[in-house]
Amino acid sequence: MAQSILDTMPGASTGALVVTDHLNFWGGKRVKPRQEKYLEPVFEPATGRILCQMVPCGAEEVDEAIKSAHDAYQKWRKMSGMERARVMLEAARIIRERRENIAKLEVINNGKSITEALVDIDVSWQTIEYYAGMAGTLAGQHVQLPGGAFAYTRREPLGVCAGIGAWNYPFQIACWKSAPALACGNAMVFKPSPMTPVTAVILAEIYKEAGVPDGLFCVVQGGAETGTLLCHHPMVAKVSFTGSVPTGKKVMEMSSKTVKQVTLELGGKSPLIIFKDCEMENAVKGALMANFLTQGQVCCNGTRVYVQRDILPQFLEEVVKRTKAIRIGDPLLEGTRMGALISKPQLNKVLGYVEGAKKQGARVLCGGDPYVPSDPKLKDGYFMSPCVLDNCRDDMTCCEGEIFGQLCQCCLSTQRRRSSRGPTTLPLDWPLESYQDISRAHRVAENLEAGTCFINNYNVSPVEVPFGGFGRENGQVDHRVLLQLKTVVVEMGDVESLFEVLLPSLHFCSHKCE
Ligand SMILES: NC(=O)c1ccc[n+]([C@@H]2O[C@H](COP(=O)([O-])OP(=O)(O)OC[C@H]3O[C@@H](n4cnc5c(N)ncnc54)[C@H](O)[C@@H]3O)[C@@H](O)[C@H]2O)c1
Ligand SMILES: C[N+](C)(C)CCCC=O
Repeated sequence: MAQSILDTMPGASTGALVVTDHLNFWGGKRVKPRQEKYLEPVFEPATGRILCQMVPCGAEEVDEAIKSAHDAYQKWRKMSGMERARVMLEAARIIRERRENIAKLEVINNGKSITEALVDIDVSWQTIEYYAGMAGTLAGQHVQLPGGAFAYTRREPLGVCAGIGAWNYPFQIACWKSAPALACGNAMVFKPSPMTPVTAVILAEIYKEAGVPDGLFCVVQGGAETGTLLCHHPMVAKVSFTGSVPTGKKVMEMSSKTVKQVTLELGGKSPLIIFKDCEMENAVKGALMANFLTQGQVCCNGTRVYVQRDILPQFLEEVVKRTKAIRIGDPLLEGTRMGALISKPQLNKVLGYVEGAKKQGARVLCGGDPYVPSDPKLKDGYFMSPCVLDNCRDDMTCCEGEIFGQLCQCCLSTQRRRSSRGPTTLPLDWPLESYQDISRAHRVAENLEAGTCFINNYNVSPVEVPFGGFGRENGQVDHRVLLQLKTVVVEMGDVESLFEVLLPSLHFCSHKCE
């Protein structure tokens, strides 16, 4: 079935695709929704057209998916790490082979440019490849005890993990969550955002084609209610969540009822600091990378840009020139560098922040308006011209919360918050543009309370390094929270019981001193 969508992709153009395939997946196949009462339209952001209908899964369907995942888990957990690795490497290979078609589908559902979507898909297969490499290395410990006794630890999977994703990196988030989970021997039931339901099921089909047991990676569609069902289900051992801080808090609370492990990847409001000894060309490029990827809808974007006074005019001139030159339009065209925001409400929200900032004294240096591309099929798309604001201060609403839009707020560095500490639930990612004084950059990085610091770059997150501000994904840390230790203590002699009649040679100390 999924092949049928992907097969239509080579010639895909914006405004032409309608997805009618079922979007749930468990038991090794796409599953028709039980009822079609609560359909939710899913839009193509570039045209505002309905792309498909999302039908949320109810309690019975979630239960069925989880049981199917649990059956698959019983087989998968018995396989050696190397056996699992082989299957995962095959999945990575298939994604690599189909990267262009998957990227096109992602663009049509999400609105980001094809240039960016291709990077996302490449990061996705690299993630699976990386964790495949790790699968064979997971090992326990052997501990020698007195009298020939010994203990060993086994690193065992947790069981069925639930993945709950956001809409800004739909396929990549599904891979970031599933790859380490599967490498460790777990199964996963994944719920994508109701706004981007289309590509997670492609991943499910690819895993199946690569050879995972039927049910190992399941997809259930839905919004808050379906997510709640996953968080409450007694057979789910762990919830890995990506989304907003308010939802993350609810996920943590619900999961605590059945004592599930939780990983939270949340939103934030990160700053970008530009020192006067920076290399201006790189500082400007870094600021664009920090603000405008995925139309600014990135959790770690450096939207509050603090620039030292001496270089502020030059920086603003350059950043405005480059921002004005960003090509906005049909996200499937190769030359496009900025597509459409995810939804009409999101567009209105971002435009509202621009208006609010103006009222509070910010100066719009460019952009911040709805944008209507010349192509008539894009006239109802959710486009906005990327915006640079000057004169921003920390007490302005636009500098406070996460906006999730292409809105770069420039402040004089003297406006920098006295304390760099933010709420600990937020990923605070501080890039430091300090080309010449690299020792200062490290000194500042050391003293910031942040999950990730970028020095002389922004928004680069290779799979080999941990990413996040509260929970962490990727690198050599993620898999540890997807495994549990079992300690096995082995006696090689007779049992010394406390309840026997005292014998002269009985010792209960840890050393058997003969
Ligand atoms: N840290 C990261 O790696 C990262 C990556 C991408 C996005 N984000 C964050 O995600 C947010 C944007 O995504 P969003 O608007 O989809 O976030 P959201 O919190 O609205 O939704 C995230 C997911 O949670 C589900 N959900 C909603 N209510 C739920 C509930 N009560 N119980 C269980 N699940 C529920 C949604 O259906 C969706 O799948 C931003 O704040 C962004 O910063 C973080
Ligand atoms: C790949 N990026 C650009 C670091 C984004 C990760 C996901 C955050 O929204």
